[in-house]
Amino acid sequence: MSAFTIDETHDPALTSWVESANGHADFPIQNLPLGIFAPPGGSPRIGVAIGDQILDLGVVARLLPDAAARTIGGATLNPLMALPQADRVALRRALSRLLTGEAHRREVEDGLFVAADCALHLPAAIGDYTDFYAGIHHALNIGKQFRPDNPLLPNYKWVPIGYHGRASSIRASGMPVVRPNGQRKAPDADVPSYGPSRRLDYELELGVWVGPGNALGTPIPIAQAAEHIAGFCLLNDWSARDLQAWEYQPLGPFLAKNFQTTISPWVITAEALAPFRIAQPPRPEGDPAPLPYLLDAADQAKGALGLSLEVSLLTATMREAGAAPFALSKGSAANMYWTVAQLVSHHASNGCNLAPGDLLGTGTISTPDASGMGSLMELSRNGQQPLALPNGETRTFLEDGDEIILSARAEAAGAVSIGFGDCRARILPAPAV
Ligand SMILES: O=C(O)/C=C/C(=O)CC(=O)CC(=O)O
Ligand SMILES: [Ca+2]
Ligand SMILES: [Mg+2]
Repeated sequence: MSAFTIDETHDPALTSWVESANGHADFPIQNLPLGIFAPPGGSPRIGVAIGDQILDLGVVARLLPDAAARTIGGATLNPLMALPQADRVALRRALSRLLTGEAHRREVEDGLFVAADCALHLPAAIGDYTDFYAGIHHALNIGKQFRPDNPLLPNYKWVPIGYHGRASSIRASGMPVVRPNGQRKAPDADVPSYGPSRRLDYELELGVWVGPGNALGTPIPIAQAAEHIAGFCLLNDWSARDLQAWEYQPLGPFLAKNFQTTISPWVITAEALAPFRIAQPPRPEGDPAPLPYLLDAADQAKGALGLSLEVSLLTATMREAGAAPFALSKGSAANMYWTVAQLVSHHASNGCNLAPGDLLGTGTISTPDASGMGSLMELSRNGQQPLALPNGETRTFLEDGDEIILSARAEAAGAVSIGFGDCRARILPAPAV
């Protein structure tokens, strides 16, 4: 089957008997994101967000298609992500019917919990995490600062660049981030010292949840890559720029980025995003065409994501004053040089096996101008131009008590807009050294 089909579950006229879903900014009936939640006093389990409620799938297992029902007994989405796409689509259709039709309403109501009372957990046991570099404007903006003579390395337009990240330190939205200690060497210092990062930054990225995946030694052809994408989340790749600048050559990011990564806990399924797919923006004149193993007409035609992305900052002073978070940037997921299918297919192109519940980061998504730059290193020009905040504070990099909030919204003519939910975390002071 084709990877992204618009069907009756996307009908803008659909409403749910869960009243809060109708007109809900993030979780109307057209979204149906999956996640792991714990109700008050209960253990973690699989749920679907609907308006301001969460439906416990275990309670309605009897009413779900067999293949999906067999995967929902545990406390991770890995078995569900492993299902063939057709089974994931069948689950979506069943959930849509249960939450719109009256037939089983009493039984379904028994499985509803008030989301605000529940804890949200990581949606999967993440076996591996890889972070790409597909935001070309970020690569240029940041490359100019790390390598003024050579901002965009010659491989960039041929090969989707990435590095293997660390799965163990990925946390769900809300978990605070402790400022890392590490080796920093100021440009004018003779030797490095160990202490709190002075250039703590965030990175605005999308996370991609791997579906069925591939056996070791067996690549994923580009035309099949979409079937291996279970869904999406927001991802903040916290980055200690001073540690990074000192450690990153020759093997790439290490301790500057693996102290913690924050993701939004709801899996926005690939199916939910079907109405929001747009053509991959054409490459600038003179850029090489992707090599054949990365080129698929259908992927070029529907490979980009029509998502608007926003980063906001809430400082401790703003929080104490009851002020609203300040929008640092507004960008778009269409600013990716490579499609997500290309990232998946490239990752497996040497036979490397991807497994259900693995997580890929797209890389930081930025704009050429300051309106949508996805990191403070870009916005503050490497700390040279402090940002003025509306309450009179300034920032170059993050201070203790600062909270970063990422958000994403899918919008398209004729479709009900859906959101990704929260991806936020606050910075705590570094441990004493
Ligand atoms: O250009 C570099 O040397 C490093 C850039 C990064 O910060 C790596 C990274 O995490 C990739 C990304 O988010 O786009
Ligand atoms: Ca990154
Ligand atoms: Mg990270």
